[in-house]
Amino acid sequence: MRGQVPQTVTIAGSDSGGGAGVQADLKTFQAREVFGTSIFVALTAQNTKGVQQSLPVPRSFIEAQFASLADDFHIHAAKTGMLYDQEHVQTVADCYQKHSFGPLTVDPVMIAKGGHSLLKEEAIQTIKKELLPQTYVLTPNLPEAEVLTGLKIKTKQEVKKAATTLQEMGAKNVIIKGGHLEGKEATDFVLMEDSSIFQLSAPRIQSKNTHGTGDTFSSCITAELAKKKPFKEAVFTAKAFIQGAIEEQIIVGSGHGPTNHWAKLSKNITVKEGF
Ligand SMILES: Nc1ncnc2c1ncn2[C@@H]1O[C@H](COP(=O)(O)OP(=O)(O)OP(=O)(O)O)[C@@H](O)[C@H]1O
Ligand SMILES: Cc1ncc(CO)c(N)n1
Repeated sequence: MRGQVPQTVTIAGSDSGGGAGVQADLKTFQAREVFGTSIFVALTAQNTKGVQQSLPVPRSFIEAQFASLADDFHIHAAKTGMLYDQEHVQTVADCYQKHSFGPLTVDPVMIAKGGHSLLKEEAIQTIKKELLPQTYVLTPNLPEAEVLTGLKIKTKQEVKKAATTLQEMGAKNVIIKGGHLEGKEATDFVLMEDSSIFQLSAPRIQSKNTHGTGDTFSSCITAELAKKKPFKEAVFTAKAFIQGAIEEQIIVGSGHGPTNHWAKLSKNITVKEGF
């Protein structure tokens, strides 16, 4: 018998295509051997070609899902993904304050890779005001970090400035993901609670199957935090997990396919202190 296992929750949107959103998060939780639960905030009709439609879940039903989980589970860590609009962000922020679900990873999902909006613009203020002060780890990609800070980010100095600004806005730890940068390596920039900084890099893989990379990375951090792994180790494991999931490609669908959640942790990760 295995007995008690670490429990997690993803508070996000459904991807009917199974490669991103709640589905990617649950597959990651399973692969990392934590028990995954979910709170649906929105639904998308989506496949590897793009998002065809999206629909919000009624806010009272989000509250009901929070209440059901709080009544029965011991959730050790949580993450957010697609939050749809201002009112849904507010509902999630209020519910999170009310229930104790452990350290919160916020992936401030805004636009799907195909260009479809997953968050209404007016919701950004509410994320800043209501969610960032409750955030243990914030994982924006570069364009999301620019929107949240209002800063242009091109140089490493600017990445550092943006990360510090996001920390001042309330997020304890900040990871600015460099998947959208050019170059031979995919590098992520990490600013920790104690102000120390480091970079994690891996060889950039030429692949069109990168649907859900952000969700998979942030849900892996959440899984490791649920196991009480130290923050730095959790981020390292997440980088090795997403790199493996891109390296060991699977073919699903005809567009931007999903990553491989069965893959082994990649060994091709390098850490560098400072930016
Ligand atoms: N082609 C690639 N090769 C290697 N690593 C990659 C590649 N693309 C992204 N990554 C890594 O995947 C992780 C997620 O980063 P990315 O910038 O893609 O997030 P995102 O834009 O939020 O993803 P999503 O489109 O799923 O929202 C990061 O660790 C990033 O460095
Ligand atoms: C539901 C959902 N959440 C997040 C993303 C971003 O990867 C997506 N494409 N769909």
